[in-house]
Amino acid sequence: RPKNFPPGPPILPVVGNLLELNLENPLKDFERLRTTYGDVYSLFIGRKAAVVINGLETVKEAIMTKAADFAGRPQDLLVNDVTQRKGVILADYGSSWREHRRFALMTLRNFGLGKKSMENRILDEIQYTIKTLEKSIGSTLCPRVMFHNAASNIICQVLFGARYEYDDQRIKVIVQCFTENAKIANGPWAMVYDSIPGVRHLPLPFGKAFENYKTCQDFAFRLVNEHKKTRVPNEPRDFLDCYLDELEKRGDDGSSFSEEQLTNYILDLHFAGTDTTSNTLLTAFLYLMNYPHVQERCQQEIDQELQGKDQATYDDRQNMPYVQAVIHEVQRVANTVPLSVFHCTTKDTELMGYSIPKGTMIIQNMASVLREEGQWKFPHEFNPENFLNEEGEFVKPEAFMPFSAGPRVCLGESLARMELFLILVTLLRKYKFIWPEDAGEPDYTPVYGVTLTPKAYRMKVQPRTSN
Ligand code: HEM
Repeated sequence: RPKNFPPGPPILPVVGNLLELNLENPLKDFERLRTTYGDVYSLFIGRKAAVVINGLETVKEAIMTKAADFAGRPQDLLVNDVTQRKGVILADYGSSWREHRRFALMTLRNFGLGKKSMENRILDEIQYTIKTLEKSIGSTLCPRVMFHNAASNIICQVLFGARYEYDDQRIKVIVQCFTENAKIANGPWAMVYDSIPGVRHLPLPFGKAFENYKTCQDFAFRLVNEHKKTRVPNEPRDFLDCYLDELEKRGDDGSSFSEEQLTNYILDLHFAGTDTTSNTLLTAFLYLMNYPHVQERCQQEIDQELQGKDQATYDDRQNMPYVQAVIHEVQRVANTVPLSVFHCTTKDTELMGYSIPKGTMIIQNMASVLREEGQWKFPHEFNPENFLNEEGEFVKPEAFMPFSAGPRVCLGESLARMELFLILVTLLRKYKFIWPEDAGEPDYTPVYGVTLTPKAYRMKVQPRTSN
């Protein structure tokens, strides 16, 4: 370890500290190592140094106070090779990332204010979810595909103005490829790929990630070509048209905008906007069915607030403190992106008194903040009281950061929050969700990956009589 580098377990040749970690799911190991070495410790993934950061104070110092020092992304991992170093999520801190991020934020905002608001797009999609639920009344349903498709359709509409039926083969394949890649990307074979460059050309299971990505790229490529044929310049129908307009405007000014970037960019946004939102929804229903009193209290508040209204609007959240508390509590326990996206130091810097050289990979242990003792009234249980004060008003503790924070904070946070609110409120208003009698004890332990996914479960849906 370099001088004054954060402490960590003894380093072995070739494998570094890989043997310290259960590569199928290292989250418990990260917690164990924190108890031994403190809030800032180091691990060697093969020969590559990584610093794991834990707890609100440390995370704030890194990604907020010293934001620019910690806002890079590693460039030599499996995921970088798979995505060919294009797009925004994995782009290093620099002009291409900055330009693309700014463009996405602006475009998403404009579409939110455009002819058909983001809110209406979401509400329209919910009607299809309702259709699916209606079909399963009287029996049980596994909601995974339904929520994945709903989240996927919302972002597809924004990106390229299309939605797909829930059994459409094309989108099924894309969602499947991404779901699989989200598991491969920080699974054991990715660790092998990242730590032992010599194996990268061998036909090993990480090859599947490249195949999956290629399938998605072909799909995105076709969409770009279709748009190029049918677009009217300066009359954008969606995100893709906006990008093509921008590309034309920039011409050959040497900017980072290109068609190749565009293909990977829409895949980035589709992936980031699908697996995250849908897994959060799956977690929500898992808990709501098993905490029926929480579900009922949400329904009471919804009934009262929406009396006489056809449908919910995002503004209604201001008068629904309990529902807000439940959604936030779901996000806290769901810990949907458990290691955030890996950061990287952009220069030699310091953290909590330790020296961290430029180019060090930074792993944010999100659970160490979302469940940190001292930050929450009930850190280790599902309890909406974590977000309510004595007066029953909604409050958001500083340690609530499932979207991370600082310059790399989730770019889709507003969209995700709107989706979670409108979907949950609309469905809870209409139906009672019941854990089937024969389903046994619920298993709350999620399946590990870039995103955490609740284990598959079934739900029983009953129309509510009061509505
Ligand atoms: C519940 C839903 C979501 C959660 C929990 C979530 C969480 C996160 C987290 C933890 C990061 C990493 C931030 C960092 O590196 O510090 C991130 C990045 C990102 N998210 Fe989300 N996200 C969600 C939904 C979405 C949606 C709907 C979109 C679609 C527009 C989106 C787009 C992105 C993008 C593009 C980035 C990369 C930002 C950058 O590197 O500058 N996310 N998200």
